[in-house]
Amino acid sequence: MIRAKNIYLSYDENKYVIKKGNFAIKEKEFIFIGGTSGSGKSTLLKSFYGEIPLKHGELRIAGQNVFGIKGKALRNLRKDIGIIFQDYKLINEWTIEENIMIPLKINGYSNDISREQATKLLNHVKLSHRAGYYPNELSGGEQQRVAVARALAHNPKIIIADEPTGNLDDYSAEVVWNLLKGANEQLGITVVVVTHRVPKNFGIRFRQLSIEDGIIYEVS
Ligand SMILES: Nc1ncnc2c1ncn2[C@@H]1O[C@H](COP(=O)(O)OP(=O)(O)OP(=O)(O)O)[C@@H](O)[C@H]1O
Repeated sequence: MIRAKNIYLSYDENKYVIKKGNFAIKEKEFIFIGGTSGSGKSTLLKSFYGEIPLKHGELRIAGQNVFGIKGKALRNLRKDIGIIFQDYKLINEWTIEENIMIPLKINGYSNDISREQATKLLNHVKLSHRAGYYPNELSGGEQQRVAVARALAHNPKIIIADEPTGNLDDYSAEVVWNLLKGANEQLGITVVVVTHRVPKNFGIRFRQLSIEDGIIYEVS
C-alpha cells in the first residue's frame, strides 16, 4: 500500500530531514511510527499526501507515484487518504456536521449524500446529539472524534494520524484508539500513526517503525 525506495526529504538544500528511506507497508497493516522529537516523523507523513515534495527516490501510495505529484494526480492521491492531526484542525466557523462533509464535497458528492454520510459518521463516533454544534463548543476528545469521522468520510484506503492522542486525556485517547482499530479491523483501512507512546495492550496486530535523525528503522 505504501512503498518507499531510497527517499530523501528536506525543507532546504543543505540538510535532509529524511535520508535513504526504505520501507514497505502492506494493505490493512496498522503501523506506529516513533522516534525522538525532530527526527522527521511529521515530515515523512506529510510526504505521503504530497505536502512535502520528494527530493529523490520513489514513493508509491496506493499505487500512485508521489514524486513530483500535483494537480489532478494529487487530488486523486488525496482521495485515498484520511488525515488526523494532534490539534484536530476543524473549521471553527462550520458545524461539526459540515466539517465531516468537507472531504465528501471536495470529492464531488452531492449535498444530500454528504449530509447522509456525515449523519452516519456522527452516529459512529457517538456525537449525533451535537451535529449542529461548532468545534469550539466541544471538548478536545469530542473534537478529535469529529476529526476521525472526517478522516473516514470519503472511504479512504489509508488513514494517516500525527499524534492523534497527544492532546487527550486517557479516556478520550482510548476512544480514539478504538475508532482507529475499528477502521483497521472492520473496514480494512491501512492505518499509519505517529506517536511517542504506543498504547499498552493494544489488542490488534501492529508493526512499528522508528525514525532516528532522519533514518527510518523497522522495529517490528
Ligand atoms: N516547515 C518547515 N521548514 C523548515 N524546517 C522544518 C519545517 N518543519 C519541520 N522542519 C524541521 O524538520 C525536522 C523534522 O521535523 P518533524 O516535524 O518532521 O519532526 P518530528 O519527528 O515530527 O518531531 P516532533 O516529534 O517534535 O513532532 C526538524 O529539524 C524541524 O525543525
